[in-house]
Amino acid sequence: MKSLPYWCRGKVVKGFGRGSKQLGIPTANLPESVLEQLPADVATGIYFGWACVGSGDVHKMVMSIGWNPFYNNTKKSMEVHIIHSFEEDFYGEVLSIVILGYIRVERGFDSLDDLIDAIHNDIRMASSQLDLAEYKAYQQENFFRRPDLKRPSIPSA
Ligand SMILES: Cc1cc2nc3c(=O)[nH]c(=O)nc-3n(C[C@H](O)[C@H](O)[C@H](O)COP(=O)(O)O)c2cc1C
Ligand SMILES: Nc1ncnc2c1ncn2[C@@H]1O[C@H](COP(=O)(O)OP(=O)(O)O)[C@@H](O)[C@H]1O
Ligand SMILES: [Mg+2]
Repeated sequence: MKSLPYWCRGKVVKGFGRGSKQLGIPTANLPESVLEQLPADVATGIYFGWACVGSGDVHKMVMSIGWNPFYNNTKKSMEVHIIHSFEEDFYGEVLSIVILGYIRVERGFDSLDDLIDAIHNDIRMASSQLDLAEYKAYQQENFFRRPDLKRPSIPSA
């Protein structure tokens, strides 16, 4: 995918409320306007990268872009699970992310437990990839500290 790394921000919106309740894995959902701006070559599927809420710390993240085939959603969504424990919800806050790598296609599963296992696997994969120097460098990018920037000020190595 030529467009990766891909940088974007948006205010966290409400989804179906399934992430925390059914999966135990909350996902901060981004608005449709952000989804519509994704380059055409960013396929649906599961990705990893870095994320930051407001002007907070930059954390590892995994995300899903697509129709959640397990739930047969009719609307495409873009949802980020930040690999960090937050004390409170942050609906309405600006979420800034950089998408760095592709993990797998979205799938349907036979059971909720199988979906949860797959997501935990994604989290492990994302976490180890992001420790590699080539991906770790992005955590320090100016983009996360400068809300006025649309893209990083210095092209990343
Ligand atoms: C890393 C990751 C992987 C996911 N993989 C799938 C998948 O393979 N199939 C699927 O139907 N949904 C997948 N999802 C999406 C979940 O179904 C979705 O986050 C959940 O339904 C919560 O939706 P909500 O924010 O509307 O409550 C994934 C989510 C994440 C964060
Ligand atoms: N580690 C986290 N990653 C993503 N969202 C989190 C996290 N911890 C708390 N949240 C909060 O949980 C919300 C997402 O929960 P979820 O059950 O997926 O609801 P929704 O369907 O409204 O997206 C986020 O919008 C955010 O406010
Ligand atoms: Mg969600």
